[in-house]
Amino acid sequence: MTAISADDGATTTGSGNADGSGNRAPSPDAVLIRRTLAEIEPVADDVTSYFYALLFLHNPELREMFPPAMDAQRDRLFGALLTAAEHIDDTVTLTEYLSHLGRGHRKYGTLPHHYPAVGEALMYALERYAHRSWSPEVEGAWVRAYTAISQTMIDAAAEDELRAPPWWNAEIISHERRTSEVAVVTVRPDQPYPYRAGQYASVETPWWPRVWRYYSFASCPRSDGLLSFHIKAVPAGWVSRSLVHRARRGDMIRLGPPAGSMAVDHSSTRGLLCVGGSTGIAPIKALVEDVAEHGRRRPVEVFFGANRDADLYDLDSFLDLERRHPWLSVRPVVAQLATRGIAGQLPEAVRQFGPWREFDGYLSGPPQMIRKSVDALVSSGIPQDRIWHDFLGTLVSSGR
Ligand SMILES: NC(=O)C1=CN([C@@H]2O[C@H](COP(=O)(O)OP(=O)(O)OC[C@H]3O[C@@H](n4cnc5c(N)ncnc54)[C@H](O)[C@@H]3O)[C@@H](O)[C@H]2O)C=CC1
Repeated sequence: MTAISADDGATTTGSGNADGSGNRAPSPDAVLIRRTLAEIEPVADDVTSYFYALLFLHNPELREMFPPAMDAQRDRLFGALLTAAEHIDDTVTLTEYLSHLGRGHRKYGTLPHHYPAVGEALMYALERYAHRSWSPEVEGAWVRAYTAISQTMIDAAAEDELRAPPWWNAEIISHERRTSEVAVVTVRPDQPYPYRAGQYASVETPWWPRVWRYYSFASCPRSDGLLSFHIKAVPAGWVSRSLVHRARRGDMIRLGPPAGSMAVDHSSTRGLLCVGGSTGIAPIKALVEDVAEHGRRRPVEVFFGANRDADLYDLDSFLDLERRHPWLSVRPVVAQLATRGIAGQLPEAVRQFGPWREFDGYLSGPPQMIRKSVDALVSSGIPQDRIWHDFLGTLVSSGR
């Protein structure tokens, strides 16, 4: 599995080379597409605005599928298309990414006949802003890429329609403030919601219609069907601030389909080295519960990082799990003025306790932490292809 880091559901799991293109020479179409991308890069904002202006001018009926205020959404669809085109040679990763994107678009009400309208606006925007490199050959490369991209999305949506609703309504049945900025929110979906520990879902609140943000499930699937999320109110995070400061028991939210391929490999006998920073600890908790419930017993080492002691908002429940499971070891790591656990940054702490040759790595947290932790794990003996992570924080549009 390789990493494409883009937007709406482009959340990436696994590892491998960074651009997913392998070491092969790029195809002629990929060369032309990348030339266009290089030309529009310095004026990316203008291209994006022009793309949406054209799209809505010619197809006003599409406007209501996007949030009332476009700031948060602006880059998403357009950014996803450009990312996909850039990786057009990497069929396996691209198909996975686009299938997810296509399934995720069901919740917006996207239908197959909307795709040509988007393609048209895309071509006009590229032609206008990449006029130096634009030619019939370049246009041909983009048409072929967009046709392949849209068909993969349409096929995935059609297949998904046979087995799952476009979204789930879910009632908040508990809202627990753990710190001034972090809440643990538990919801009951209106119909069964199948997912695996380590996955995540997009969430929409009633206060910001059509603005969706991703959160990991903080527990493995439960017999009562309830789902938990750990939410941190980030500055300018419309959805996260609403979920932490405004949401109450009884409020209804909507959930998109589960996504992500970070998962415990139950056939492996290796240990799990789990590194979670702040609310990135949520999927780690689900993975630990998964091992406890289903897996064969093997060492699980958890490093839970926070900036301050007070931010270790879920440490007690991890320590409780540690008391019940002899195979589990939990170490808090605190960056500033630590009075408990290990003082310092997560990647250094993990390195210090290595080597980790007999372990698989699971990472979750802010992007910088993940990048440095990948380096720490690799230098501690875990090969790249046994390191799993989701780049929830690096989606093109920031804020959650
Ligand atoms: N809520 C959820 O379900 C999930 C959230 N996440 C991500 O978790 C992140 C939580 O972020 P914040 O609370 O802002 O993190 P934070 O600023 O509180 O830091 C969390 C941990 O990462 C370490 N860290 C931060 N920057 C670092 C750097 N440059 N080098 C080394 N270590 C570093 C900190 O020392 C701390 O241990 C967000 O990026 C979010 O997208 C990831 C998965 C699930």
